[in-house]
Amino acid sequence: MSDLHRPGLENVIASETAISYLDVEKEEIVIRGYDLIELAQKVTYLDIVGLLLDGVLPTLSERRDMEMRIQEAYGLTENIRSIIELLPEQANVMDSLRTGISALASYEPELDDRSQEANDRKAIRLLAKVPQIAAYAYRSKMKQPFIEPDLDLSYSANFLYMITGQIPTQLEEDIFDQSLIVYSEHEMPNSTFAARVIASTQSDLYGALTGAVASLKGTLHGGANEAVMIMLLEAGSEEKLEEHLLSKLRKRERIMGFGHRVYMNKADPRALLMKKALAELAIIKKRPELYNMCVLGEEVMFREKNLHPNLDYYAAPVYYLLGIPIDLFTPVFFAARTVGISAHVIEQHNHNRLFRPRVHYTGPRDLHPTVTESH
Ligand SMILES: CC(=O)SCCNC(=O)CCNC(=O)[C@H](O)C(C)(C)COP(=O)(O)OP(=O)(O)OC[C@H]1O[C@@H](n2cnc3c(N)ncnc32)[C@H](O)[C@@H]1OP(=O)(O)O
Ligand SMILES: O=C([O-])CC(=O)C(=O)O
Repeated sequence: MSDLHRPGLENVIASETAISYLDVEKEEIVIRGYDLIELAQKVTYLDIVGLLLDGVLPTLSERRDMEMRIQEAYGLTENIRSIIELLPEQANVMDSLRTGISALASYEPELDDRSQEANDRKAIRLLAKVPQIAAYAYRSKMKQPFIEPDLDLSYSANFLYMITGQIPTQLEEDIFDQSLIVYSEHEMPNSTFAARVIASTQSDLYGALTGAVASLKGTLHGGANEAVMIMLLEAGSEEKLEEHLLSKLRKRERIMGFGHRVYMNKADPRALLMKKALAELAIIKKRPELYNMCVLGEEVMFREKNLHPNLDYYAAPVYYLLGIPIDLFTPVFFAARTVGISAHVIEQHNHNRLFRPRVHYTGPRDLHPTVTESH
């Protein structure tokens, strides 16, 4: 048994999947046969939704139909709003999102129908509700009025609008849409694995997503994008960044936004795409120093640790320049990933095998209870 023990399940093949694959050698993130980076440059987030859920890229009319179904599902009932409002002001938005998705389950008419069709319908409903819950939770925490969806805007533009209250420019919309695409699916990260483990007991999509939010919140995973921005702001300037990083490394602290379990010492292709987006945005927003600072951080980390940036490193300053509050960086990541995780839960339900691994036991044996006065 112990020969099979791989801490952190590193390189263990946990599932068969037709959804996605990280081909590290070819530096390609395969999404149902396509390269994610090429998709991000050529199609929209809603095309990716169709691709992930249906297995093929939608036609224009199929995409319009999907958009309409999402729009029909917009709306948070008073019950859901009150549940979120009851949470204390200091609640992390990811915790509110977790609570919101969990509460939604009780109002879902098809909760325990695990057929492909019902699961698809639920995923579409969640694609409407998750961004709304995230925006609502943040605005409610900040005592700001909620912004109702604007159905004249595209899915991504509307998501950004519900967060910032500003109708984005075309460039802002395109960059945000691209970020949602690169966050949409990534094979078997911890959150997707957590969701598949939950789904493998025949539990429901909402439960699986609730577990996945908790997983994605952690700073070794999705929570890193918020931590990156906090670190950049703490460092304050390009001049101070190098010493800031070196002092953290001297204390053996991890630098958020660097390293990756699968890419190891190779670049994360998604980070490179977001780096380009940051370069463009930094000029438009007249913040070239933020781009320069990030590039310097990348150079220092490569020189000191041979580590490359992951997606979170460059997505963080991109979100910052798009006017997204830091507390919403990880919820936005989760909202984008909702479709990828849903596709995995659907696949798990369709080809299920209960996850139930074993352990390498290191505790004592052959003890026998005796009753004593004290230990
Ligand atoms: C979109 C995403 O979710 S991507 C992930 C986002 N998370 C982060 O950016 C958090 C920072 N990064 C990390 O903590 C790690 O790189 C992880 C968790 C992503 C991957 O970690 P693992 O595969 O477990 O790598 P592991 O912990 O074995 O690291 C190998 C070595 O690199 C070091 N290392 C890895 N990442 C970092 C980092 N970000 N900063 C400093 N050192 C690091 C480790 O300390 C270790 O060094 P050692 O051998 O001297 O002890
Ligand atoms: O793949 C991983 O382990 C983490 C990651 O980059 C993601 O979820 O996008």
